[in-house]
This record gives sequence, C-alpha cells and structure tokens, in this order.
Amino acid sequence: MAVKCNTNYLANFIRPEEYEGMQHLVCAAHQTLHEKSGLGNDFLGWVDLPTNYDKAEFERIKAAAKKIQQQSKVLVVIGIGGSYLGARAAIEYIGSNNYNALAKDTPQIYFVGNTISPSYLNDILAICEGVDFSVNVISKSGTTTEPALAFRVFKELLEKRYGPEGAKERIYSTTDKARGTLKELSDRNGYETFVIPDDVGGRYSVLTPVGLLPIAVAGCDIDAVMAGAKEAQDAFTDPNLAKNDCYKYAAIRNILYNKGYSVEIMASYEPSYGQMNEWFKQLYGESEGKDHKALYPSSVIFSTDLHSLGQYIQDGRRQLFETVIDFAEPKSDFFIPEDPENLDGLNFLSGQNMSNVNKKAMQGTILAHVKGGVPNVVLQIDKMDARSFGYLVYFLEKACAISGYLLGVNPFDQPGVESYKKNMFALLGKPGYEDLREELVKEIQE
Ligand SMILES: O=P(O)(O)OC[C@H]1O[C@H](O)[C@H](O)[C@@H](O)[C@@H]1O
Repeated sequence: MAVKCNTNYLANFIRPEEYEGMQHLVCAAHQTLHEKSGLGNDFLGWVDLPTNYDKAEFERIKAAAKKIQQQSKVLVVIGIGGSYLGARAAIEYIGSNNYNALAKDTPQIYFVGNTISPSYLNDILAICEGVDFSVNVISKSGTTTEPALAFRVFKELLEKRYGPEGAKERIYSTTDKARGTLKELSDRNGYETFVIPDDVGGRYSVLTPVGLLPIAVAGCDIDAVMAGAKEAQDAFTDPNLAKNDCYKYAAIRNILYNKGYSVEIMASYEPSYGQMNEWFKQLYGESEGKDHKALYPSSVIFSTDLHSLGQYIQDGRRQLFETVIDFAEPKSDFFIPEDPENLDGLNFLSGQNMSNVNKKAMQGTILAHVKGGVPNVVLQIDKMDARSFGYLVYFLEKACAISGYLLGVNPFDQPGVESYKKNMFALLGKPGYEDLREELVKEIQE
C-alpha cells in the first residue's frame, strides 16, 4: 500500500466507537458511489479511469510528448483549475518544485491562462522570446475566459513566428470530444487534439490527457502514474472502515467537521508537495463547499510555515485539524557535515541525514499541535515518485467523493463558481448582460 492513514494521534479527539458509528453511513456512501445512484452520478468516469482509459490515446500522448521534447525548449500549458493544477502538482511532486531551474533534457514548462494578470502574461511572453516553444491548451468546457484569452495571445505569437502551418505543428489541444469553442477552433485549424471524457469533471481529470500530456513532456513516467492509481483503485473497494484507509480518512473528516472543526490544513514537509496542496484545495473546496457547509481546505509547507502560521496553529482559535503528509523515504538526502569550530552549536546534528532532522521536526510538531488541541491525522506515503502520485491522487479523489456524500452534497458540481463570472462579464459589457451591469455599477464602491 502506498498510502496509509495513521490515526494514532487522534486518540484524544475521536473514540473508537465513533468510527463504528460512522460505518453504516460510509457503507451507504460507498454503495451510492459504486451503484452510481447519487448526486452527480454522470461524473463518475474517474472511478474506473485507472483501468478503463483510451489506450490508443495514451500512446498518442507519449508520442506527442516526445515530439514536443524534440521541437521545443519551452512548453506553455494553458489552463485553469482542474485543467492546470494536477499537471503542475505532478511535475513538482514527481520532479521538483525547481523543475524549470534544474538541468534536464526536457522542456521548461510554464503555466498560463490561470490568472488574468497582464504582468504574469508578459513575463512568460518574454521567456518565449527567441526560444522554440509549443503550446498545450486545455479546457474541458472550451469556453473558460482565462485560458481562452491566453490562447489568443500564444496562438498569434506561434503563427507569427512559425506561420499557420508551423503553428499547427506546435499546438496541442485537450478538450471535450465534441463541444466548445476550443474544439471548434482545433478542428478548423487541424491541431492535434486529446479528449477529456464527458463523465470526468475538471478537478478529477489529472489522470486523463489533461494531466498526462504535460506530465509526460516533463519526462515523468505516466505508465507508473497510472499503475499507482490502479493499485489504489484495487485497494479501496471494501467499505469496512477497519480495512479501508481511504474511507477512514473521509470518515475522520466528517467526524471532526461534526464536532465543530471547520478548517483542514494539509501539511507537508516537502516544498515539492506545494502544488499538490493547491490541487487538493480545488478538489475538496469545489467538491464540498456548497449549501453553506463543509471544511475549508487549506495548506502549509513545514517547517517553512512553522515560522509564520505555526503560531496560529499552535495557539490560535481551536477550529483546525491537520492532515500531515509523511513520506517514509526522502527523494534524495543530505549528509550533515562536522564543523570543527562548532560556533553554531550544531555539531550534535553532524553525521546525520537531513531527512532525519526533517522527520524529527515533523514528529515534534505533531506532538506539540496535538497537545495544543489540534487533531492530527497522518497520511503515510512510502516514496515521492510517479507511482505514489497516481496512488495518492486516486486515494484523495475517492476519499473526497465519499466525504462529499457523507456531508450530503453533490461532490461533482460547482454552481458557485459562476457568480463571479457573471459579474465580471456584466462589468466588462459582454452582450446579454446589460441589466446585471446596470445593477452592479451602482454597487461598486471605489
Ligand atoms: O477546463 P475548463 O472548462 O476550462 O474549466 C476550468 C475550471 O474552471 C471552472 O470555472 C471550474 O470551477 C473548475 O472546476 C474548472 O476546472
């Protein structure tokens, strides 16, 4: 098993009977999910994705990745939300958060279309100046404003630099099989396209071409990613909480939520986990945050944030619990040398691996936070590699679905996201939004 849920530090917060009390609800959620009888049941394609995916397209992804690696020094990935976070998380988790800066024989990868900041866009345009680049534009709906705006810019740049035919060889589009402006544009211009299955929602799509193409371009082993996900798919089919750590994690979230905890902090001691935190926040925030309910998903990287948010977690308002990510093996290690002068007084650490110091920091922090009244659940992961990435993705996706059903919400829609879009369009004068515009301009306070 690549991911285990260690509940030992929860002893003072959850009694054994409480897990038993959740068992029938978990069974019901499991049944609802597997019988596809619950809310959002037309978005359950992710459940058997690790076994049931388009193998021919998978090979096409590998071929496209190779072509991009040969033709370009930079890959610009255009997408937002579920069409961006998973790939970025994977590249940093499997590779490094310093992926772009490190020496390698794969392209630099920059993510755009995930903000409307003009200065961010200008920076990436400057990076592409005089450098061969390709574009992977990703949008399930094919109509999202942020990526569409960015694609306009990079398409024009590619066409100017390489001509329309040359640009066509450098644009890869990942979108719906039939619908949306991006699909139309791709067909008209003859771009190579990859399909986001109808029954896989954006935030559950990292194991589709959405994530897999950029991940493969970064040189990560996508076969291992899928194999890890398949292991998790097979591992968490028994609804018995004593045998299912994925469901146990979902149950713990629900128990703590019902006791009044309102914030979950995902805490990792690896900076390369930082984007995984972001992926987690979209997955849980969009899946559960509705009907005025749910835990607020947040994150920290320790020990970094022990020097900022650490004070609040230790002593602030008691509404938090932590989900600690613990890797048994570090990706690489560092041996702490002896200093003959020992002016810094750190020779007691000489001759140790730095991973050991990191581990002790984790153990010390867990004990301090638990004593301070913060429940800690620990997700123990063997290694930070492609296989465990796939495994963890599936683990967290399935736990999210179960947790959402336990909460009584539809874990697969996101109606609230539309509100800002409508207001933004109205304020920008998009045709069809005239009445709303009139209403809103009166409300703006500047
Ligand atoms: O892939 P797209 O259709 O462009 O959507 C990108 C993202 O934006 C939307 O507003 C949703 O809130 C997200 O769930 C989605 O992942």
